Amino acid sequence: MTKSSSVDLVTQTDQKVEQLIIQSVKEKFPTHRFIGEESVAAGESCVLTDAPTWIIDPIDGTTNFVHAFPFVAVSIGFSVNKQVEFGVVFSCLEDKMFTARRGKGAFCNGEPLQVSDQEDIKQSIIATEFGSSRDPDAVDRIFSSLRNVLCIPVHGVRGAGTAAINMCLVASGCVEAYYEIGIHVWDIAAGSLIVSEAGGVLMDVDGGPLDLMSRRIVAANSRTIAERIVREIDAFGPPRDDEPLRR
Ligand SMILES: O=P(O)(O)OC(CO)CO
Ligand SMILES: [Mg+2]
Ligand SMILES: [Mg+2]
Repeated sequence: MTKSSSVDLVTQTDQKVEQLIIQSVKEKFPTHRFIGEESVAAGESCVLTDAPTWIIDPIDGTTNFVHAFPFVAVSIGFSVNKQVEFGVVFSCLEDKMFTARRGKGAFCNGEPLQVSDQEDIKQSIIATEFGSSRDPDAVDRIFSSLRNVLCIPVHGVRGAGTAAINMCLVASGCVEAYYEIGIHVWDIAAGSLIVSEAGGVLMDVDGGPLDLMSRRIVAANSRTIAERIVREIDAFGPPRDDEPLRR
């Protein structure tokens, strides 16, 4: 089925996985709150409060899933006081479980993760996505940013088709940075902690602090690389996740 547009897909599997996660967590933590992608699509509110909150993307990479393009993930972040305390990204087909706890490091299948130490953007690979907006102005800005980044020049630009896996690639040191405008809090909550606990940095595409609800992110191995990317981004601001008139 489709949601906000003909390219914004959802399957029964997305809905079933989200129900499974929420039901099982609720049994143990009945007072906790949830922000789940498919619950929000069904009309639940999407406001991040100070309360303990599970932020869930049941399938990150649904378009990949529908087309059997082999990168999909389950992403679960847990926040208290609007700060992510732990995050888990399971890259299902790679069978890789990425985990991070604030102050305790980031891991893949139990092995510690460390971002790349490359500080030269010209020796870097950058991850990004085209997103699901087909608004011509947004697409023009996405292409403008992509052109700017490519022509720095960088070694390459890649995208796995899932924000969560792109962020785990930053944490693993495979790419130096990932940036995107148009993602949602459930795409990045877990990944943001995995990147920072692997030694990376997070910021808004304008160089300010990351705002999980703003639908914009730069995640990089270092401040140097992140700020270099920021200079090339043709920024725009989609409606925030906590914007009441979002849908
Ligand atoms: O497949 P999903 O969960 O819609 O997420 C997309 C971005 O919104 C890929 O990261
Ligand atoms: Mg997603
Ligand atoms: Mg999803």
